[in-house]
Amino acid sequence: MIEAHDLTKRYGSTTAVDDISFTVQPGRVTGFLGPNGAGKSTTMRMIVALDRPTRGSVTVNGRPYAEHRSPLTEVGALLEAKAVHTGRTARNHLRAIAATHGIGTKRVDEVISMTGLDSVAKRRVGGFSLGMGQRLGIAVALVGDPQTLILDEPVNGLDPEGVLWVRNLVKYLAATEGRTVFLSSHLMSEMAVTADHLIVIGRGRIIADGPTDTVIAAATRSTVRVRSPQATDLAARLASRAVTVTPAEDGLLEVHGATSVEVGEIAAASGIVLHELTPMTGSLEDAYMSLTSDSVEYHSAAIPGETRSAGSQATAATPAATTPGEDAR
Ligand SMILES: Nc1ncnc2c1ncn2[C@@H]1O[C@H](COP(=O)(O)OP(=O)(O)OP(=O)(O)O)[C@@H](O)[C@H]1O
Repeated sequence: MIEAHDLTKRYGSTTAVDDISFTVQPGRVTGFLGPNGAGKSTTMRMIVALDRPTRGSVTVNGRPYAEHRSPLTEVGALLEAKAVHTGRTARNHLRAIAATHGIGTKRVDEVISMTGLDSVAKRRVGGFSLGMGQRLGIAVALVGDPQTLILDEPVNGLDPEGVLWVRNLVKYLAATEGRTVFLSSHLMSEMAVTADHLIVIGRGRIIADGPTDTVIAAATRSTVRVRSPQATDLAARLASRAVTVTPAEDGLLEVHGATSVEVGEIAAASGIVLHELTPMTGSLEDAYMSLTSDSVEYHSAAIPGETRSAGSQATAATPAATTPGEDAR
């Protein structure tokens, strides 16, 4: 578990991290999102004592990182998004790190296999591609078999197979093995299917902290698509309930202000036949754009005709889950 209290980091006149408090729980993947310069890497560096907080504190598994007798077996971190430039082979690089922490070569061979580096383990790291370097960085993070993992942009530079591998690996480490996984990424579509929980940061401050579904639902407009051969009748009944009904194509209505459960029940109570009942929520990209619109430091120029978000998507027919005390802020 990672616990940050009033964490602040200033570099001269720049406040990179501004009085944030959060908890990263074990057993789930927590995504860390925010625009460029929001303070993600600085926060991650402070967790592993590579940067000293100006104010506040952060602990990993109950203690400050530096107070752990064997930090590498408590927390593994991937913080550099590039390959380690060294003349050592990947296996020797891992063995050297393992040796300084009393970790045996058996574990080195295990992580080489786990990260798909078997065929290149005897190659010099200096010649690694970005993707191979990322895999090696993840192998370094895993070598101490730590309870907590911190991965800054782990899918950066990976091909689609590698991206899928990281997704499945972190889900397995969190859900099956109960580890704490804290990872950042700018790939919203990937984060949406990987993270159970999100912490969104902008200009050093927390903008949202909650289960992924809740964060998305709170920051986007939910709609229900309902198709019926009695659409006119249904629209009239829904309109009397203070919901907004927009007729789309023939027989299709888009309903705002009511859940799919409510729409279904209103239809059933009136004996109206439904051919489709689909709850639609915005995407994580929509939610992210809306949440961070005031926090983006580096704005890009709009491209004529550009659509800035991916639009709504169908969701499972259950309302977004909420966890007490974890409402999106
Ligand atoms: N060593 C440093 N010295 C001075 N300023 C720094 C230093 N490290 C980070 N900063 C500044 O702190 C702010 C937060 O940077 P940080 O790298 O933590 O953001 P980030 O969210 O990780 O961004 P990105 O998504 O671009 O990686 C930025 O304004 C950055 O310029």
